[in-house]
Amino acid sequence: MTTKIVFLPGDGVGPEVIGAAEAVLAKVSEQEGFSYAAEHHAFGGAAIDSHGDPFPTETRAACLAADAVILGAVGGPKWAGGSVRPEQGLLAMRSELGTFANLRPATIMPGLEALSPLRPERVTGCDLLIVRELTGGLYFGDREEGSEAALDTCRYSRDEVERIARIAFDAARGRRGKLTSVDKANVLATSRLWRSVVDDMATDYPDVTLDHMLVDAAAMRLVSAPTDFDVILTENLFGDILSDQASAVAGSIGLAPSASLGSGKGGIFEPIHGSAPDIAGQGKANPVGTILSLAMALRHSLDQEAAAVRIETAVSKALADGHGTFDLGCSDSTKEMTAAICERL
Ligand SMILES: NC(=O)C1=CN([C@@H]2O[C@H](COP(=O)(O)OP(=O)(O)OC[C@H]3O[C@@H](n4cnc5c(N)ncnc54)[C@H](O)[C@@H]3O)[C@@H](O)[C@H]2O)C=CC1
Ligand SMILES: CC(C)CC(=O)C(=O)O
Ligand SMILES: [Mg+2]
Repeated sequence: MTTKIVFLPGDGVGPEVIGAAEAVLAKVSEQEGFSYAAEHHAFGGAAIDSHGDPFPTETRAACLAADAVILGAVGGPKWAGGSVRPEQGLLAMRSELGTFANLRPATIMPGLEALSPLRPERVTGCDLLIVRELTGGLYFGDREEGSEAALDTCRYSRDEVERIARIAFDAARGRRGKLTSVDKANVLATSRLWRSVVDDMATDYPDVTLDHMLVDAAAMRLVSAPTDFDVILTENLFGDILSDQASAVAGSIGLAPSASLGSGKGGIFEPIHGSAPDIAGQGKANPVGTILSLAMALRHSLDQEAAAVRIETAVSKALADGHGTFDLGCSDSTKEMTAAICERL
């Protein structure tokens, strides 16, 4: 059966970085000798404009049938005040595809230590993985909207915590064997449930060293001692915030990829950044986060480990050779950076 890849360019810099990933996929598939069928569908603000819906029925059907979904980004000022927002489409997609596990690595690539806002010796060796719960918590709780008062609710069940914690324990087992579960158990009931479920599961993983950290202290530790972390397990909102922070520690948000996985084989693969309206249309967005997200798709959903490694190696080489976009203090355009990576595949 032909591998089916759905591209959702979305808004802002989304189409620019998706174009980069497509160029890399075209070349790497030729080199590794596999074929695929690519589809493009409307999503986010662009889909509100074309269909009046950020996650149209035909996009939903294509995503449900896909082996992997590669997403650019959604959102922007044009839709921010509207009654339907692009970000609602993203949340609906994550929920309907059941992608509860969001993997967000933050690794300092060789030669990029000096780009971190931290001192190079502090960031050298930083190699951490944030395992973020993606379909529960505050982003999915009941909401009441009002001009005088508003309400967002946070709910987690034991099952939801167990399934994401299992992913994190397994990931730690395959890495350096250290798991830090991040919560706010000194205040939140959901965090106290989270902590007790994770503690219960620790007995199944005697080879993993587990510690718990409050999210405010974790934010501090992430900048004062990022190399202390191996795998960070946390809930939806905390993971969203900490992963942007970790990406800056590792050089730039433009470099950071993610994989959103569920119980099946497919997944959603997207850079962690948003639509970057401040630089959209200028051809200067960093494509690396999206290209590395493609590598994660090839590894996790498409059974193409060799192609994933080929891409990761080419990205490393391009950066080590001094290529980079403006956010890395370099002058390559999105297209030039993509070409530099393609040449090194
Ligand atoms: N997964 C998604 O689709 C996400 C969508 N958003 C949406 O994106 C819109 C803009 O949000 P912001 O808070 O501005 O976050 P953002 O991540 O789009 O941008 C934050 C900063 O990072 C820079 N940046 C982002 N991507 C970059 C890249 N590839 N290369 C170089 N620099 C890059 C931007 O120029 C900006 O200065 C909002 O509507 C937000 O809701 C935000 C995060 C994730
Ligand atoms: C746009 C939000 C719904 C999500 C977000 O910021 C993220 O997943 O990084
Ligand atoms: Mg985010």
